[in-house]
Amino acid sequence: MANFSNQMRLSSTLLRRLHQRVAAAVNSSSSRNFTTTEGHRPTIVHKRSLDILHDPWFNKGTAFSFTERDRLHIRGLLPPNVMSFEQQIARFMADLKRLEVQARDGPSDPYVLAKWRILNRLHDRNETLYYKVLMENIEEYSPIVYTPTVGLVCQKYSGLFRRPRGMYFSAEDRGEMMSMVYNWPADQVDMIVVTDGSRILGLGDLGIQGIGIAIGKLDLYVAAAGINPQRVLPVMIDVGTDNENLLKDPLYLGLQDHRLDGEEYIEVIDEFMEAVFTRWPHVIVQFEDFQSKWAFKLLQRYRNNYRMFNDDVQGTAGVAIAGLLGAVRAQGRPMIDFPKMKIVVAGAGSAGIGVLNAARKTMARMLGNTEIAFESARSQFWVVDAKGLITEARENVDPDARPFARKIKEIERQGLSEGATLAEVVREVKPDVLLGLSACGGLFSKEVLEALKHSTSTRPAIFPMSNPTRNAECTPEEAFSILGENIIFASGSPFKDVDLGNGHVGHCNQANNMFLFPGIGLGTLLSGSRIVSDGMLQAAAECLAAYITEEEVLKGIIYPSISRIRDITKEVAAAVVKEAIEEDLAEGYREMDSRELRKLDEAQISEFVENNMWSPDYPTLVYKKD
Ligand SMILES: NC(=O)c1ccc[n+]([C@@H]2O[C@H](COP(=O)([O-])OP(=O)(O)OC[C@H]3O[C@@H](n4cnc5c(N)ncnc54)[C@H](O)[C@@H]3O)[C@@H](O)[C@H]2O)c1
Ligand SMILES: O=C(O)C[C@H](O)C(=O)O
Ligand SMILES: [Mg+2]
Repeated sequence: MANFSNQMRLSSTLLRRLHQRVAAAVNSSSSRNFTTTEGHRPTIVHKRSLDILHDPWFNKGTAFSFTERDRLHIRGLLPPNVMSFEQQIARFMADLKRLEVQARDGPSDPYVLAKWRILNRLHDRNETLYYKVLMENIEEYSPIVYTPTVGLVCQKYSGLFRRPRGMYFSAEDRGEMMSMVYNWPADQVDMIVVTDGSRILGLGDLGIQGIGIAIGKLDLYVAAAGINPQRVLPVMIDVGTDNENLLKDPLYLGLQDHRLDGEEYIEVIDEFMEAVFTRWPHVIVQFEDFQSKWAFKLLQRYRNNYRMFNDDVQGTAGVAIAGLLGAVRAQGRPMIDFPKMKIVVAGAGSAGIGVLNAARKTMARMLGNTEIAFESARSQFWVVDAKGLITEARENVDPDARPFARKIKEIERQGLSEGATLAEVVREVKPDVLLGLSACGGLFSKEVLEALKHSTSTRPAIFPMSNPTRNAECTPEEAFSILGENIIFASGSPFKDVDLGNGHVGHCNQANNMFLFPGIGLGTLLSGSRIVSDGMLQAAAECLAAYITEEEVLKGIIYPSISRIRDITKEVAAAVVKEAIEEDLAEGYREMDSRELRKLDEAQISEFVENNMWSPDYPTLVYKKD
């Protein structure tokens, strides 16, 4: 009986669908052949929101008009630029042709883009299988779905875009965001990664195409931190672009206006924050790849009121601190010697300044955490930006960089002056560490690396941390060939170890914030802390630093291999939860309320974290009528 009624229901659904499709076909053929009003009769559909976008029969992709987007509850689920049918065809054809051109980035593999497409299609069809494949082959595929290939994907995103993923809030949506946010189908969202596309890796302003970076980061949240993929949300805030090529490109998917600035810009971001925290009060928002100009301001604006952090400023700082402490240990020195390190930093943007502030604070803490300690730690850093060495003689020095501007008398004694080149600074300072966050590929030239030969360190550390691969300040081959094997090398994008030709191998570490942000997010979620405190970030960095054994460090290994990312993320998350409890910030997660959390010992916190990490296994499915 039940079977029969099911069949009846099925056949009536089928009949209805058939009817709709015939009607749609009649409508479209009539609109092609006749100009009667008959041709404009609408097609009745029985679905809205993502269902309509996922139905290949009714989906128009980027061609949905704004009124249709409102009517069908899909506003915000598509990039804001409405494309004509002709433009859609041109975009598809341009992309197809592009496959014939070799990829210029990625781990020297001409097929990286093709691999990304295949993985992306799997992501669209079957998430469980996708994450299983990604996790089991994380070393091979993280460079495809994440840095460096994700950079190439962002550069070509208007052509690569097929199915929507994530949400788009644009300047055109002002006043609408609070309702739009309900167009997202999931009632629970744990993690949002948001970008405005203004500084994607070292590739500059990529406008709306930057959503690729938010998607890539969330892939790591699922694979490394075990955040349920149904509870992640990549977001692009499209306030325009200042990229002249994109402004002219007829196939670009974002708003073709210059970026909003000042109060207008802040109002858009404020509206977005209010909307997402109204619908999902417990969500954590990770800010990603905002240009420095806004990265710090937005962080200060929101960090005490919302569960948010900036990955480029705070995640990168923690990863760099862990690596710097590793570099001290690798010289056979105790960690407490860190405040004696001379550090030259090339790049004073959001990442560089984030690292400088955190390194200075860490040194000051080691020296007794006094005002004097904080002041004296300042003199361990020399900062070089696009205009050379930053000194107090510089006019209009960026306020965030000002604390690191060298005193003129001091540097004159060192034989340097305002605007000295990186090579001059390295030659005179003879630093223990040369760290690059300049987005300037090849900046650590032969001349600079030759100058580093005179470092007073027994094992100088070179950190070309800029992404993607072609923006790295130097390659490991260049570093090891000029400086020999007694160095520490750590780059932002992955490189292969170098065969030194004497039976030895030059180890390439990957100094990337991927070792921290998933654990910071997971730890914040599970602790239920209302904010991401400095202490929680510090605990994450210290946990990463302590993860590497003495034996590994002496071999030049200062970061774990990506194959251990799930394990390190679990540890980092546990350290973050522990710190949140100690700071009395932990409000608990689900049945584990704050009182229960406080009863847990270290091992139990680890177990609690592990038990709450999602794994890609197929669940049993049972049908239930609405
Ligand atoms: N490895 C990581 O985990 C990680 C994390 C964050 C950012 N990054 C990378 O760091 C880079 C910079 O990011 P950002 O947000 O700070 O960018 P940004 O644009 O805000 O800053 C770049 C800085 O580099 C300076 N610069 C440019 N050319 C230079 C030159 N020739 N010599 C010295 N300095 C120069 C600029 O003056 C500026 O201060 C990007 O490539 C990004 O991908 C890496
Ligand atoms: O995305 C990365 O690989 C690291 C970092 O967030 C960056 O902006 O370069
Ligand atoms: Mg980033």
